[in-house]
Amino acid sequence: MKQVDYIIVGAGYAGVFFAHQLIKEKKSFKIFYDENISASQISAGVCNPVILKRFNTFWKSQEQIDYLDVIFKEIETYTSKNYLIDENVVRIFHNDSEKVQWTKNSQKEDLKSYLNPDFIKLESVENSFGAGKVNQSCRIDVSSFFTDILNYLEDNNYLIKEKFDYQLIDTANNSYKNFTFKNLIFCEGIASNTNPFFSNIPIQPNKGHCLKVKLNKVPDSYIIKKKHFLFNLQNDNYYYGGSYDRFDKTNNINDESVEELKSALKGIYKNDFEIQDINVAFRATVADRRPILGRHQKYQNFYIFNGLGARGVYNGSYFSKVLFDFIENNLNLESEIDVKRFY
Ligand SMILES: Cc1cc2nc3c(=O)[nH]c(=O)nc-3n(C[C@H](O)[C@H](O)[C@H](O)COP(=O)(O)OP(=O)(O)OC[C@H]3O[C@@H](n4cnc5c(N)ncnc54)[C@H](O)[C@@H]3O)c2cc1C
Repeated sequence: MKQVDYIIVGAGYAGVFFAHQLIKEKKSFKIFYDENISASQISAGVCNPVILKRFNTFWKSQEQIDYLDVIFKEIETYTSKNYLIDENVVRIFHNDSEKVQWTKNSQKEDLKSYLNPDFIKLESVENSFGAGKVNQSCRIDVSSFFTDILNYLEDNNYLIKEKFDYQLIDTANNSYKNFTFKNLIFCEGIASNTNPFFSNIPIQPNKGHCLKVKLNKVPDSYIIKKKHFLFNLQNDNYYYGGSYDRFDKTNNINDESVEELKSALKGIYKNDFEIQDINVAFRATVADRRPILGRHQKYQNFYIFNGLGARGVYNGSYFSKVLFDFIENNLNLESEIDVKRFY
């Protein structure tokens, strides 16, 4: 038997950001990854402090923005790469009343550092009412981030590429196969609905499609948003997505969602484009739109870290430290995020 401080199940944003906290604090651990392409890996990686429907912000947005710089600098110390891309979100207005709303909200105390009051005109896409820029927004290089971090975890003997089997946990001895552990952290996204220890926690799958498209005319170098995000990946390849669907629970590509994305893209981009790739995965969402962290009712060293919703990067990075401090430093979990709210 090999003794480790932690076992983590799942290697999306929740799992790898928590793994980072363990690397930083020199804890021993293993992270299980079943090699399925996760929502995290197909995500746009956009970090945007503004809810772009109503031009509002959300709980702890500034703390999350500030922590993003800290955590990515820490990760850079061992992957030697900066994954933060300094590109702002610009929201195309649908009509004049949205511009009025933006201006009004840009004067509010909690929004004035985000909503840039000077409108911009984009060159490459339809934006007859102009667009507003979200200050402090950015995105991460999702593909390099997961490639590098998974390689790092594998090279340093942390990563176990296999499906974690709940039936093999020996709860009496805190062991799993040939490991004994102090703490077990479940970060499985929507697969937590099949986890016998946390299956009663109401995680709702929300299916998202996104496209990789080749554009024949280069758009402005922003994260352009009307209904979905459009931004450059590499050369003439662009990301476009993602869709939201609460009802379709199948894993396959849904033609209707792809059509919805194509027609929305055609609505703003009047040149030809070619679809190179279609990806699909499920966001793990919660009705109260707050992540879920905390301790199992009975097994005091079993924890959940889930419900990151549409904000995997902000929630995953910021709350990985909150969870670590709760477990190791006895800091309180705020009731808004504590899994206890479902007990
Ligand atoms: C199309 C799309 C676009 C998005 N865009 C953005 C965006 O721009 N910005 C943003 O912040 N967020 C975005 N999101 C949301 C973000 O992707 C999610 O919040 C995030 O992926 C949740 O991370 P997670 O680690 O909780 O779950 P997941 O990403 O689902 O990861 C769970 C992992 O656990 C593994 N796993 C599950 N069960 C087991 C088991 N038994 N054994 C081993 N491994 C297991 C899975 O294979 C997976 O790797 C987007 C999502 C989608 C679908």
